Amino acid sequence: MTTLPYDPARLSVCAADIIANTRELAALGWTPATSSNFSMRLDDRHAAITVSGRDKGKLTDADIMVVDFDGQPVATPHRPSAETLLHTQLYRRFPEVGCVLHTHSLNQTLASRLYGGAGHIRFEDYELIKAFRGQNTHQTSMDVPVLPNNQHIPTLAAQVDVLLDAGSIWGYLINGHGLYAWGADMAEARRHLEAFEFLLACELEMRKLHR
Ligand SMILES: CSCCC(=O)C(=O)COP(=O)(O)O
Ligand SMILES: [Zn+2]
Repeated sequence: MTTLPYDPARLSVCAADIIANTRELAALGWTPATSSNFSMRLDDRHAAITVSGRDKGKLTDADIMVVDFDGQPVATPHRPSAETLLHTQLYRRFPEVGCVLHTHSLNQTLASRLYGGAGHIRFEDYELIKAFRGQNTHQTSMDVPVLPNNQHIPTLAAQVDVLLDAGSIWGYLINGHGLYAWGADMAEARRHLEAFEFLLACELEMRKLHR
């Protein structure tokens, strides 16, 4: 009998959580055309992550696999998300990060294009800023970084590392691509993702109204 280097019971729990949440996000139209990827920390060396190219609205246990924090598949013939390194870099750096969610909603994609030149979007004077962990005091603004898109994920990951060095963030946009958001667990990552989505929608509407 082969011994797995991770806890299969924990994998089952995480897979169920990823599948249920991803189905809801797909129903909102945030994962079009097999885009988006999702992961959860299993332990201090492994994460459960979506298999590359799968329809995120129809995931089953067979669409969730294990990678180590170098992004390498563990005990599986499957190919992990093309963007695995953007997940594992967060688990490697921050022991408190337990879940990473990446979506391609219309608002996220449009906002990334409109603010890609500026390199960030500022959320100012929104009560919903308090949805982000650590920002429930008197803070009235926050900046969401917008990175240039890059097909070479190690290069993108290096740029994200620079952002992470610069200060505490709970997500970033990639120009013409989508949003990464994370948190201590699925519930917190989901809250952050929904707050980003709502605030981006507000900014897009405000631009229309002010035109
Ligand atoms: C068809 S979407 C292009 C790739 C992408 O941006 C994405 O989020 C999905 O990639 P994955 O390999 O995780 O399926
Ligand atoms: Zn993507």
